[in-house]
Amino acid sequence: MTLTVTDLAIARGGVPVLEGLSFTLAPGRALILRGPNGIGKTTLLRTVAGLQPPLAGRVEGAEETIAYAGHADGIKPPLTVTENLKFWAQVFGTGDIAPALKAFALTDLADRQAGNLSAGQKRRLGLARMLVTGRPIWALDEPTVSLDRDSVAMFAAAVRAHLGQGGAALIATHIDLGLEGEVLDVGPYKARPRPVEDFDGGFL
Ligand SMILES: Nc1ncnc2c1ncn2[C@@H]1O[C@H](COP(=O)(O)OP(=O)(O)OP(=O)(O)O)[C@@H](O)[C@H]1O
Repeated sequence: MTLTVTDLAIARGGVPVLEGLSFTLAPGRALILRGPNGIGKTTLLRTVAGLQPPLAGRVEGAEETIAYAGHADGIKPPLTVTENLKFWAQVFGTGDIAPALKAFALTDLADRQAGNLSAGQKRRLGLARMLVTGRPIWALDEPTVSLDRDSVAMFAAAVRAHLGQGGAALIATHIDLGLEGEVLDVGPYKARPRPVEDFDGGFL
């Protein structure tokens, strides 16, 4: 399933941030989102993932196909690592969590309470969640925050394997993950400021 974004305009907190964005993301491909802090990468990912509506334009091919990992890890602190992954496997109707544990070196931590993991371990668990969703398109927002160099390589390998199986990934990141993928700089799509409404003029 190809994700197709056409002439998209998006806003955060009622303020337009990006406009006129179009791109496609085909199976087996990665698209890296770049742009300065605050430009709207998170807002774009949230919109594509269906967490907020666009101001204008269309997102096609995203329904039931996207798994989103935002800044929060989405883990349940009182549950163990295994219980967290089983929870998500149940939510998404998938089964085996062993590949996710292995891909993110969580096997030795399987019985640990998630709330007691280190920041990087929590992040690995949050990313392992992507694997158990069984969804073909991963939308990832700054996925490498808190990860050490080995864990970044582990994550990149998981993405590569996902792409190799016909999956796709849309990734907002400031670092070079060493992935072969296209880069989309969203800077040029910054929304133009709207003219201030002529409030006083309405009374004249
Ligand atoms: N909850 C919110 N309410 C109102 N405005 C917000 C909210 N969250 C973010 N914004 C604003 O929306 C704009 C776009 O933010 P967004 O998080 O999408 O940027 P970003 O490109 O992902 O930034 P970064 O690289 O720092 O993660 C910014 O100006 C930001 O201050």
